[in-house]
Amino acid sequence: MSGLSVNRVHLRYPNGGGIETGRLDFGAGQIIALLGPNGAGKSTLIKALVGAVRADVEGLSVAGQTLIDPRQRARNLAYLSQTRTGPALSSVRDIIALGRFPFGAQDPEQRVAAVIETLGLGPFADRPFGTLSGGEQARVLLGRALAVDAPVLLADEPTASLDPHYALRIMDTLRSEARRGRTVIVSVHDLSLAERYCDQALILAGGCIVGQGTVRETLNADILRDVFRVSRSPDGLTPLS
Ligand SMILES: Nc1ncnc2c1ncn2[C@@H]1O[C@H](COP(=O)(O)OP(=O)(O)OP(=O)(O)O)[C@@H](O)[C@H]1O
Repeated sequence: MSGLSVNRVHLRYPNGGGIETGRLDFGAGQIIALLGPNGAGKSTLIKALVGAVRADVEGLSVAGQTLIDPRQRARNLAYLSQTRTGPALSSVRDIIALGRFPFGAQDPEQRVAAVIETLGLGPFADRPFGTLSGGEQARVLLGRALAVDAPVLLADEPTASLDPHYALRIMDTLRSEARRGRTVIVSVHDLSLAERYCDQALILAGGCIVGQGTVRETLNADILRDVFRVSRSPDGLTPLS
C-alpha cells in the first residue's frame, strides 16, 4: 500500500545548509527513521514536507492522491515539531483537541480521550500546559499530532526529553499507529531505538540522502564510521576521533 511519496525536495538556506532529495517513497504501515548527525537536514526535510518552511516540494502525494492545498496537507500530514512550545494557559485536553481542528467542530471527541489515555496524560488533562514538566509537555504535543489521526505522522525527535519508560511507550505507540496502516516518519538520534522499532531508515548527511533501506542494512560499519563517526564495539558504540 502506498503511503507518502515525493518526487523531489529542495531547500537551500542562505548559509549553505538545507536539503536536496530525489524521489522518496515511504510505505503505509511502516515506521521510517530519519537518521543523521546534527545539522544533517532531518528537521528541514520534515518541515519541508509538512509545509512548515518554504521549499520546493514536487509531486507530494499520500495514498496516491496529490496534495495541493494547505488543507489537504493538514488533513493528511500530522506533525510534531522539534520545538516543544505550546500555549501556556491552555489545558492539556484543549491542546490535544486542537489536533482535530482540520476536521471541523462536529468531529467526535473519542480520539482525544483515547490519545490522553494512550499517552498517560489523564492526571494532567485539565492542567495548563505551562505548569507541566518538559517531558510532560513533549507528550502533550505528540498527543496533539496523534489526535489528527492523519495517514502520515512526521515526528521530529519524539523521544527527546522523555524518560526511558515514556521513550519506549511512545515508540510502542508509534508502532501501533504503523500497524493501523499509518506511515510514521521519525527523526531519532538513538540508533538502538531505530534498530528496535523502525522498518526503514533514511540516512542524511550534509542535506543529502546517503543511505536508504532497512535499518540494519543501512547502519553498516561504513555509514557508522563516515556519517556518524562512531564504531561498534562489544560495549556498544564508540566515538571515533
Ligand atoms: N532557519 C534556518 N536558517 C538557516 N539555516 C538553517 C535554518 N534551519 C536549519 N539551518 C541549517 O540547515 C542545516 C540542517 O538543519 P536541520 O535542523 O535540518 O538539521 P537536523 O538534521 O535536524 O539537526 P539536529 O539533529 O541537530 O536537530 C544545518 O546546517 C542548519 O544550521
